[in-house]
Amino acid sequence: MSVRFQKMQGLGNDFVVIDKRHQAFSPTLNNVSKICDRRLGIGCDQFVLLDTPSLPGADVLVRFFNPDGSEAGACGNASRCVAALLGHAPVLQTQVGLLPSLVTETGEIGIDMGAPRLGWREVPLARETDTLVLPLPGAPAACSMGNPHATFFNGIRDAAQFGPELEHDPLFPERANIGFGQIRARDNLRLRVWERGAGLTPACGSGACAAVVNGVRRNLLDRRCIVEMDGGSLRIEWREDGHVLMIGPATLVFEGEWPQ
Ligand SMILES: N[C@H](CCC[C@H](N)C(=O)O)C(=O)O
Repeated sequence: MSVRFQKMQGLGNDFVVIDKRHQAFSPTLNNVSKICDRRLGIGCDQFVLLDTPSLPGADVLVRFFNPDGSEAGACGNASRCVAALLGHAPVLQTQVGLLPSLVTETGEIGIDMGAPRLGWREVPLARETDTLVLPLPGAPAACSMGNPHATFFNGIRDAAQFGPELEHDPLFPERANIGFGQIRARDNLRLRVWERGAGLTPACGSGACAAVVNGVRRNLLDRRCIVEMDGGSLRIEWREDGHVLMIGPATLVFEGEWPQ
């Protein structure tokens, strides 16, 4: 018995979405990693499962899985894709709570990604640490957008070389997404992200949000910032109310049937 899926992408960060509200599907390490596999399966950076929400005000429950089967608490580009797929500016329920969405006049999708978590236990880190300057070479800053992010601000070239080791550094008990940023102006950041459980991706929405938060905290960036990644740019604003607004494109690539 097959299950229907949508293949979507946001700035080249791509996803397979299965809505289990209307069909039977249970995510396992085996089927998630197979679906994500670009040779043996459909191929994507993350698998996204839609389910019936439990919180009042939510239109859909959204869960994000990396190709290694690990579950992520946030996924910005995928959140925009789900909002675009459902239409009518839905409210997404994720591990971090309710994420309202919006559609701009130009048809881009905005997601209120909520407030970043700045404490060492919230990232999380393995021991009490100033999250503004981690005790690692290059002195990154760290925060959580519902998933752990460390951001360096000394160039993007090292992403593929140093990403794998940093992802698994003992300072990160749940591993971490590693952002490598180059400040172009106070409102413009060039960024590459080595994603936890997925590797180097063309763009990372939660990583862009985390990088702006960490850059503002370091007084390197303004609260409104364009984040330019290999796959394209996102508009990020860390609002005075504490929430981070992320705006960018989201595209349905194709639909299909996955033979379970
Ligand atoms: N591509 C996603 C990030 C996935 C994060 C995942 N790799 C994790 O384990 O946190 C984004 O656009 O935010």
